[in-house]
Amino acid sequence: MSDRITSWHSSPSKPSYTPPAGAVDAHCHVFGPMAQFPFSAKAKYLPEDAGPDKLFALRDHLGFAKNVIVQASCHGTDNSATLDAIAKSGGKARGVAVVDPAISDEELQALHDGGMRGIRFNFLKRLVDDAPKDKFLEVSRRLPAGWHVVIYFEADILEELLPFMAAIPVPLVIDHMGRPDVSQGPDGPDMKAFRALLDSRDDIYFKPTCPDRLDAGGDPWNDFAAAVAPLVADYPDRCIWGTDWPHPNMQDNIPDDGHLVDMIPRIAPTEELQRKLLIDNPERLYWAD
Ligand SMILES: O=C(O)c1cc(C(=O)O)oc(=O)c1
Repeated sequence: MSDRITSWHSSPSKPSYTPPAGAVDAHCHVFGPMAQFPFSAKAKYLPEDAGPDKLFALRDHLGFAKNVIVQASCHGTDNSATLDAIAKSGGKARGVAVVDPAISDEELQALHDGGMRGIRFNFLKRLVDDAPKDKFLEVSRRLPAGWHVVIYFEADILEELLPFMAAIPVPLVIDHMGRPDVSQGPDGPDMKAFRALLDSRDDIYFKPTCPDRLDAGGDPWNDFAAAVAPLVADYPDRCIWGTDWPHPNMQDNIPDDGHLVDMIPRIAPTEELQRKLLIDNPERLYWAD
């Protein structure tokens, strides 16, 4: 792999919207720093360093109190960079790990002690070489108490994944709503299929995130707002929100993080919805203990 890429805004604007005190950015990542935490040999992109100092400065700039750091695919199953960032946060970050499914129970417990509260299964072919459902199911059956599974998939494989998701014995969190085509609107086939998934179990959460990835119309992402606001309104206890900083793979269409924060009141217009989305729901998943 050749040049390292920068996928984040160098000076994001200050959002107009002020998150409530205690708000959690519940989907973000760290990259490296590479000299200390090399990227995986299987990484599909090679980013510039985006370490904890930058992440915590952004957190403060945007008006958030805490982070949930999701292990990025470029670090493979070595969670050292994410654990380092959690350790440096002074209790203000928790994480989601990516593991080799053969991981031992002792190693899972060590991840718990380091602040992890879930594992991520990534089904995007452009990000990972394989996604062995049988092995994923096996490890999902022996997670530490209180953990959940985060799944990242695209809308076209939702149906195929239904039996797999139904068999997972812990709560599920779906990254970026399983990437629906938001141009179909709130009642389009992708949103209908996603609602059917949410209706199949009452412990499936979702992230109404990444307008920059999902709305080809671009900032201010009006299709995203129209398609997603009804979902948040109808499932207010099941959504958590995040910036997705440093926006892996978005180097050609880098979003302004301040504008991303300004999407929050458009998809969660009341104070009550905002409190659930930004505080109550992520606290339940990540800071229950
Ligand atoms: O769509 C993506 O490219 C993407 C990649 C990663 C990752 O590399 O972990 O995480 C995300 O949340 C989204």
